Amino acid sequence: MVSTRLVLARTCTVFEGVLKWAPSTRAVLRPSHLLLQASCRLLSVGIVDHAKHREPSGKKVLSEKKLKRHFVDHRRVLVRGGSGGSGMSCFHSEPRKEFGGPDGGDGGNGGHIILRVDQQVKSLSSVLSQYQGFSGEDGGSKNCSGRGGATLYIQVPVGTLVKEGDKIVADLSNLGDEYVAALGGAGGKGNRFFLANDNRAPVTCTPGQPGQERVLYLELKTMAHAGMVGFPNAGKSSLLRAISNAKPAVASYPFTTLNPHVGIVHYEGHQQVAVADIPGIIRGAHQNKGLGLSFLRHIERCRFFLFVVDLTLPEPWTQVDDLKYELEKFEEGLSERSHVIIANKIDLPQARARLPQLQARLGQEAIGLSALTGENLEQLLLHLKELHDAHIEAELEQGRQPLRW
Ligand SMILES: Nc1nc2c(ncn2[C@@H]2O[C@H](COP(=O)(O)OP(=O)(O)OP(=O)(O)O)[C@@H](O)[C@H]2O)c(=O)[nH]1
Ligand SMILES: [Mg+2]
Repeated sequence: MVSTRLVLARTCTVFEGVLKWAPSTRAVLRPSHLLLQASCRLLSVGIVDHAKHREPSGKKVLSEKKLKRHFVDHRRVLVRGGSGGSGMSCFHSEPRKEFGGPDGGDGGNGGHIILRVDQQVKSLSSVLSQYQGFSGEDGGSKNCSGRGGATLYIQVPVGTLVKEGDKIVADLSNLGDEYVAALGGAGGKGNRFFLANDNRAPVTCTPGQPGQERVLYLELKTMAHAGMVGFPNAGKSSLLRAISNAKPAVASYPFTTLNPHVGIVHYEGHQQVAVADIPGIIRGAHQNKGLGLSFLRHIERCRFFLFVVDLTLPEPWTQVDDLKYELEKFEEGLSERSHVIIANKIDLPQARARLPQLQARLGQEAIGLSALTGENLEQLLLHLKELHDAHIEAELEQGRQPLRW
């Protein structure tokens, strides 16, 4: 594990639906002590650069109600498939062949509405509240059938869950996944269709069927290997900036982060670990306080967690207990998932002094680091790799395909 060569390279950032690619910054960690030290210096320099940021000035603290409005991770969508075109009723007629028989064509079928996963789409903000499918054309004379309505595709991000009422009807968790949200109506029949031995001149034709109508609830669950869980202001976004090229906003007011951001940490052998910066949790989040359930939904799909603790606050171990409590209340067993505890802000003297106390209270190791100065980030990156490798092994053992970025 120590021989891990660590490369921080390009990063995919999810920020308000925009996918950004940044140029690479490289840092190398080698097995020998000397090399490790040299590399760490290199890494730290890169990290400090990343950690530097300007706090957005003059930004107002948003009310809880407004916060939830900004957070687009679920949508109610009314979908109506296209209606079928009507059948035609008419008779063939030409000089010297006055009663040529019925020749009314069938109407075209209405177009379906399909939800399709698109890698470029990163939030549900582009999904509208209503969709109407394309209608089929009416049938024509001379046995001409109407043209069918085109299929309407709604692009959704990876990790979209589709619900109808309380029932989950589709889980679009892979690229290229599709789900037929609404079927188009069948086209009507023209009078030619009703031609029979006992009825040589039918005038009957049928109208097209209306398309299927459904109300669907789309929910986006961020998919990443590691999810950063912590109270507001713990330094989650600063940490993501430091270990990847993602650029989530950092500021000293709570709930700076309103949308999940995913940063990629690149390791040797093209291994990539996706780390999600998730909006801050507060006590009572499982009862929908703060960003509440909308944020907890994102945590659910992360394979392991990084609990980020703010060491400047007194009794920091209570943060870990509270975070685990909220996760457990949201979904049983969630707090038991593999995790590491990160004690942030050790660049501040009073925070550094609390680290041994925290470790003693927790009875497990906590990685003391500073997202701001880049101190001890290497230890976190090595732990991250260990968790990722363990996850891949466990998935392969169970015959499942591990999550790839
Ligand atoms: N001294 C010090 N300050 C830090 C460190 N990490 C973050 N901060 C500061 O803590 C404040 C909050 O940082 P963020 O990264 O925005 O915290 P967050 O956890 O993402 O907050 P939310 O998005 O609101 O949940 C900012 O003013 C940062 O500059 C650190 O290691 N040392
Ligand atoms: Mg943040």
